[in-house]
Amino acid sequence: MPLPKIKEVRAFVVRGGGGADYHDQGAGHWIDDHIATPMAKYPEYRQSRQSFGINVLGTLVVEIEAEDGTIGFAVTTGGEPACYIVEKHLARFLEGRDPAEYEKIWDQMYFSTQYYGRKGLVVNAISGVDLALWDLIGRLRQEPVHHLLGGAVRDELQFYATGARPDIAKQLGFIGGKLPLHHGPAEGEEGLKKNVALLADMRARCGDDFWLMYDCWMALDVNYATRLAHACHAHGLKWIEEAISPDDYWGYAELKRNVPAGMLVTTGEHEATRWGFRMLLEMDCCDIIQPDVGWCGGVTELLKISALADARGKLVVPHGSSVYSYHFVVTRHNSPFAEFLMMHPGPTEVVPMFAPQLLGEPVPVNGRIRASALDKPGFGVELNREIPLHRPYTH
Ligand SMILES: C[C@H](O)[C@H](O)CC(=O)C(=O)O
Ligand SMILES: [Mg+2]
Repeated sequence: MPLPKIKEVRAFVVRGGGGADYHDQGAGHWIDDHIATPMAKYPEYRQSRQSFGINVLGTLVVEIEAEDGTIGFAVTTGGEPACYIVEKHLARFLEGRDPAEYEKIWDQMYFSTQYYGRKGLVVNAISGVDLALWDLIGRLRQEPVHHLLGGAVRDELQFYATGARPDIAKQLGFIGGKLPLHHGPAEGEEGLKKNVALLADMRARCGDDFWLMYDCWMALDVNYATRLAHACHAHGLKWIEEAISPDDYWGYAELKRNVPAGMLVTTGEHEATRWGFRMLLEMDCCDIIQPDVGWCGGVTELLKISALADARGKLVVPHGSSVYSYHFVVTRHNSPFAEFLMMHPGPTEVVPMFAPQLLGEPVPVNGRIRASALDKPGFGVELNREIPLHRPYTH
């Protein structure tokens, strides 16, 4: 049964905090409190990621309307520049087409932009369109996206929490806590000792059986990361995440050889497409890949990335992206748990990850979400139309 054709693609920017642009938070939020970054070698950019422009783009909302008036939508990052790409370039590959042609549409979006795209902003924009297309297909077929991906392989999702308080995450029922690393190489041996001391403190608060991880947000070099990994081994660090530049595949391969036996190396949230992940996998850069479904090329591309990982016995644990990753994770055997990014400033409470943009977003209770909570058409969430949606370009 053919689906109604696509009538119009629209792209909006949302400014002013929260949601997909999760780094755009007010003062005092844990996510912007002296976190190690590649810019921390400059003292003036060390305390706040917003100081070097982490929140400069804003959120991208893509809407795709079918001829029968059904609207699919998705939220990711990319803001106004991504709106331009969606409206002026990508929309032509959707309008007038059958929404079920997502493979051909993805291929045309990717290869038509390849001369200026391949990663980063352009693939953010492609991901936003792809997710809105899957949402539209689900709404038109009255099926949740996870059905379209093959159906749930387990009854519930279980989560680890990312935030500054793994001890509270444990009380809230999560299976683990991922801390942001605070000090990078520019803060020397003293900074390294502080990093280890924080982990030791959290280990003492959480007990031995709780997973603890460090997210290094691309801030380190191989030598520092190796020394950090060995120093943290005594405190049961489960994995070291995104320790070095995402371009340094050779460095990741070396780090993976260097870390203590049993410690995992993870990365990939700033990687994109099957070709980028093929490099990580074939060069044996890591144990777990962490694509962000809103940045890596969308669900269409994540399926290919995941198959590559599966064939090599690697896990895929997407970077926290709310319902956009939940519908995928629940359908894959090699995605046994998911990330929940704690967006409460403390973070002492579970709050929706993509607030205020999404309505009806499921959140973990006792560190879990039942698969049945995802049983609504599309991605099962609504766009909050109370927030200011600005459409800077049309076509
Ligand atoms: C906490 C990290 O620095 C970053 O903000 C989020 C992230 O990389 C992750 O959730 O993973
Ligand atoms: Mg990370």
